[in-house]
Amino acid sequence: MTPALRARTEGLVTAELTVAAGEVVAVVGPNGAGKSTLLRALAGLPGPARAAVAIDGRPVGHLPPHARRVGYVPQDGALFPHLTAARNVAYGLRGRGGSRAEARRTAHDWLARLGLADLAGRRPGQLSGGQQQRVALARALAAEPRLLLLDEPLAALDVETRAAVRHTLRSHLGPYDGACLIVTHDPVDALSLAGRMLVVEDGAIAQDAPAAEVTRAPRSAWVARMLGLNAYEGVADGTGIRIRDGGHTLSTAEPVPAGPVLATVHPDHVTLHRERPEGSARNTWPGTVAEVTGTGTRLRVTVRGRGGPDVVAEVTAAAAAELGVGEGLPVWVGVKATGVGVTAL
Ligand SMILES: Nc1ncnc2c1ncn2[C@@H]1O[C@H](COP(=O)(O)OP(=O)(O)OP(=O)(O)O)[C@@H](O)[C@H]1O
Repeated sequence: MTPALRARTEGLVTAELTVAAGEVVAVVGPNGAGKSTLLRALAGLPGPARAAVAIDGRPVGHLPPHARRVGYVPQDGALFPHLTAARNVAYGLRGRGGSRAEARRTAHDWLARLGLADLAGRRPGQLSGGQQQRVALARALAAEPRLLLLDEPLAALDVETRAAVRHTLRSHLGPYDGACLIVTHDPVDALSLAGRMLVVEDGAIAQDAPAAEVTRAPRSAWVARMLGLNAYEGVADGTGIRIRDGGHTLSTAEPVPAGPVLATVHPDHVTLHRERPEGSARNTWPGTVAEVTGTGTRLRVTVRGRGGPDVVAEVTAAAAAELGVGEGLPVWVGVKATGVGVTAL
């Protein structure tokens, strides 16, 4: 089947990308990695990268952005402040032909679908951040794009609005049959909205795989940490892994073929102790508690390692209370060899 999107970019971001119709791809990566640049290049907007793009098999490089059937929602939504919500959405229909009355009807229809029927006459300044975001989404979707590009659509929202807009987005992306790319920094957004993750680092694709595979075997320390794991780049030497930063060694349960690797440790697999632990943990080292975060029944404890790497442990509130965990507390860290995940790089 013809993919909805086939693209090759050059310049600040070099990437080759094929996205199937109906596929939602989360674009993740550190600040400044080139995620927005990638989206802008795909949309045909000016920037430090250019893209050769085919949509539904048809090259669109010669077409201006509005004629490409691309819906692009930048980080700030970019609504026109002097136009009402309805006219903002109708504006997105420009270039599709049809009468103004039709455009108005379609705009109202989309605003209603996104729960904004009553607010159609308001200007962006009279709407909350979440409402503005939904108007921007309505404007993009109303034009029935074959490629939908969303740059951090939920980033500016507070936690509650975020959950509501995420839900709206999910319900509209489900039946959407074009290609969709969503830039996000949030693992919840990435995993709940997208089936595939594109990890961008330093202007190149570090990993492009189903989300489940990226969570199971992340290929970059950045994405592993985004997913909440401890991550260490290093070199396997047959018996263990020598970590690049600090030169410490982690023992693994199985011998790992020699070569560069990414070692990951789930915070659940890290135990904290007052004394050096006896028993089954093959990896033990001392450290000092640097930070305690989280609330409720589980806490995340960051330990600065001495003789071993820095590590985050997730412990129950009860265990934390028993240890007397607090910043500055000297502790021993334990990680079983079976708790060390390894991805060859
Ligand atoms: N027009 C431009 N000319 C030259 N460099 C640019 C231009 N626009 C952006 N950059 C630089 O390109 C790099 C990538 O920027 P980009 O906004 O694509 O990153 P990003 O991954 O989206 O980051 P963030 O997560 O912070 O939004 C940055 O270092 C940025 O300063």
